[in-house]
Amino acid sequence: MDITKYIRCFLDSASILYRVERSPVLVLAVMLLLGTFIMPVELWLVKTLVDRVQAWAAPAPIGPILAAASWLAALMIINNIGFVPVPLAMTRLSEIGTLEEQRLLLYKTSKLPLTLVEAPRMKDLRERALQVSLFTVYDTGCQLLQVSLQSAVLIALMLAYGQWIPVIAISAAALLQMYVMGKSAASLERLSREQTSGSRLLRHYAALMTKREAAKEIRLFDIGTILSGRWLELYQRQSREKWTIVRSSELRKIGPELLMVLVGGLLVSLLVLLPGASKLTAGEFTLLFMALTLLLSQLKSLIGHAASMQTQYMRWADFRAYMNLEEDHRFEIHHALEARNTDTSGKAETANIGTVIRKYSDSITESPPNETVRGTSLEIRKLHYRYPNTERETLHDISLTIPSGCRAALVGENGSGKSTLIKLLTGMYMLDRGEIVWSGEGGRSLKDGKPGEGSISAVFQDFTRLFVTLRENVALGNLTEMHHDARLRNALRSAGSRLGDLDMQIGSPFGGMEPSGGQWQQIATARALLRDAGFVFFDEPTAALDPQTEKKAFDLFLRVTEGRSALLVTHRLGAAKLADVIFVLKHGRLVEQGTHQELMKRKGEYSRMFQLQASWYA
Ligand SMILES: Nc1ncnc2c1ncn2[C@@H]1O[C@H](COP(=O)(O)OP(=O)(O)OP(=O)(O)O)[C@@H](O)[C@H]1O
Repeated sequence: MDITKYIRCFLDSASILYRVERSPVLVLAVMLLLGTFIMPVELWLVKTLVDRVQAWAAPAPIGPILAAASWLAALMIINNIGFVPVPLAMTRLSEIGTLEEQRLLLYKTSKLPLTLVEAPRMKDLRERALQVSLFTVYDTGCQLLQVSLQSAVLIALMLAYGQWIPVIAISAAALLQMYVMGKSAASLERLSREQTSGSRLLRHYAALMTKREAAKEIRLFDIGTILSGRWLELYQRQSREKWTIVRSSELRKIGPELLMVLVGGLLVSLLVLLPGASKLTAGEFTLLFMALTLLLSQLKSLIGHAASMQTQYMRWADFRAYMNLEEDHRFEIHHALEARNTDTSGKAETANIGTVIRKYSDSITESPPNETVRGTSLEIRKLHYRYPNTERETLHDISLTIPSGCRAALVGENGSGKSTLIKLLTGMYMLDRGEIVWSGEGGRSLKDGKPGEGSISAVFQDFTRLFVTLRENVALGNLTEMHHDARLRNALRSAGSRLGDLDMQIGSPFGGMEPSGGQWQQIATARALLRDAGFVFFDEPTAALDPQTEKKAFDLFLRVTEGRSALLVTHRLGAAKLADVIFVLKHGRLVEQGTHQELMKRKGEYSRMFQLQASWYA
């Protein structure tokens, strides 16, 4: 058994908790150590008391007996009420531990490359990392330390009286039991690791049956029965697997447990026959008897804590593995999330989106004036990309240029690779091969070929629906504008939205106003427009808009992107027609590029798609 790894895991969790809040960590450690040394003092007082009672005969003074009894009583009182701070410290540690481990994991996830976040293997690892409990690791480590010290004191005491036979017998039985229990704990935790993706699937089925997104189709197509059947089947399979492991490990434990009970029972009943026992005083005999019975119960608890430490260590290892994943430093989520917020009483507080937004924006007293937007140009050279879990490349050998101030459109059939290309261009994914070169006005390179901070903005088709106020929803695009109502309203108007009450709560799940699909899209567009970026991506930003609003949105697209470069991904070729240049993707290849007129003349893919769409309106 590699004890150093448990010690490392204990010290790591202690240092994280200590960093968050010192006092409960210290209180628990000090109290547990104090508790360790109360026990031998108690034993010594019992021995003294018994010896004094046995030696007493009238008319000798009773004072020494009363003194020993009083000390013993005082110790019992201390033992019972002196440790009140322990449960308080434990409650606090459990609270801050949960907050801190979740905060660390959330923040870490926000910094990982999107491909890692999306990979099923990483989802499993994150799930397991979420099972770690910093408090349990620390508490189990402290308890383990306490019972180990107490057992060592008891063993030393017994050895001092020459009782090496019971010490060797009990220790051997305990080590055997500890080994078997450790193995059982490890195999149960291994099963839990193996079942992680199944457990995710179980939660997915449960979420499908309870979340509103799927509610309509579940009712209409009556798929609730199928889903609940699958859920039940998977649940039962996992239970059966667990049952098999639990049963075999419980059976494995019977032998060593029986041995421990037999050895313990035999030693307790035969203590009088052990070498030197006949020469003991009554007090010494009581001391030894108590030490032996206490040692038996301490070893039992030591074995339990060691098994629990094994489980905690495995969860900790997953937590560490997740925390050690390589981050994508190109896109730092703003630093407010990193800083642990501290409330007025100095206690740790989780950084929820609302408080982060408020604290960050409150710290900005003066907003910088709106700088004139400068065009950004983009050049893609021989770009290739393949998703990690697929055989074929999704994008092959793409080369194109969008000069400064150019409004381009990207069109293509479903699955041709448009969204993948946008994710690569916005830095969400890393390219396999090729180059993306961003340049500022005058050809100045913006940040080693990566988009500079704030130089790009985007409206995605799967934009985020944030259940915060309208103001916060829009200002997330540029937090320095949080208190500039005119600019926020302007961004909303530019996006075609008529919503104007900036402080209204958005989202019916939290009692707020529920925007329609199109209204959500307008809010997301306003968010993107608020950032004065030189390059704006529009990934199907009008899919949820009615024809009239859509037409307005495209007019707006033209107006708000004036002077900027933009790339519009769309299936509406009537809108693509307005772009300065159109790029056509097919099966991950760039098959055509040019203006609408040029492409129509070519009578290729674009012209075929355009005529097909136009025929609907003919
Ligand atoms: N996370 C992923 N893992 C593996 N393959 C993916 C992933 N996301 C997309 N793909 C695949 O990549 C290809 C291109 O998908 P993409 O979403 O880029 O197409 P698109 O042109 O945006 O389609 P649409 O017009 O339907 O939105 C598709 O074959 C799709 O199945």
